[in-house]
Amino acid sequence: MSCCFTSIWLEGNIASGKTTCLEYFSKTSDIEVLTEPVSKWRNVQGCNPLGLMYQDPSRWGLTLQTYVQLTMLDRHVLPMSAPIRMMERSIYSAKYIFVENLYKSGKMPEVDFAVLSEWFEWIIKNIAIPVDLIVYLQTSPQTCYERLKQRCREEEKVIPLEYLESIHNLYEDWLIHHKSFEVPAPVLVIPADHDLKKMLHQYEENREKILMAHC
Ligand SMILES: Nc1ncnc2c1ncn2[C@@H]1O[C@H](COP(=O)(O)OP(=O)(O)O)[C@@H](O)[C@H]1O
Ligand SMILES: Nc1ccn([C@H]2C[C@H](O)[C@@H](COP(=O)(O)O)O2)c(=O)n1
Repeated sequence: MSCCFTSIWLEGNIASGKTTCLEYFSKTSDIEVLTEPVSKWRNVQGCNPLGLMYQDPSRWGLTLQTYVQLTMLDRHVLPMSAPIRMMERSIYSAKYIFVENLYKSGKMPEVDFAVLSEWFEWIIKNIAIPVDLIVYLQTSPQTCYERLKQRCREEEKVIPLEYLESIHNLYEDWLIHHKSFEVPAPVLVIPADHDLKKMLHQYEENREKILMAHC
């Protein structure tokens, strides 16, 4: 990243509290927050690829993940409007966690995985995607399951605990155990099973580390 700008990715399981965390930091001047474009994934020209993927992952996984890849790339290349950018997830976790999960669980055909992989490799080779720090909200799958039910997003009602366990294991292998894929920046782990009050306290405790990521 250039000397004037800092780029931070906020990573974590589904319903781990990423949006809530970003909402908190969005009140800080000098920070620009980019949430995941979930509304686009639920409505592209009147179609709902997120809902279709949960109904029939083998048929619609490629469709959703192609669109996720495009919309995340669009986020990554947006010119920065503040010295610090905090962005929800990344094109890397889209590939290393969600595409990987579909493929490994047998729900994405090999040819779909190959096409997405070639696209991903081309993108990271040819387009600069800067990152200075990855903040990982580390939760238990059970916590996410409870928060997911509480949030009650229509498309996600079919998600079983086992799905969140798979996503959790892929995140842990990537960001904690360094067992799967390249990690493109240092990782700050924030335990995130706590209630909101304690989480806000932890965000304060980590504020300096996050804001000074580039130094
Ligand atoms: N620390 C917390 N304790 C309890 N509930 C939380 C906490 N953080 C977030 N939530 C709630 O859990 C749900 C998922 O949080 P959200 O921030 O949308 O997660 P994500 O963006 O990671 O999917 C929301 O209903 C939110 O209000
Ligand atoms: N590459 C991706 C990214 C996200 N999703 C799904 C998972 C959730 O249902 C939804 C948004 O995630 P959240 O911000 O709530 O953690 O999108 C996916 O399938 N593939």
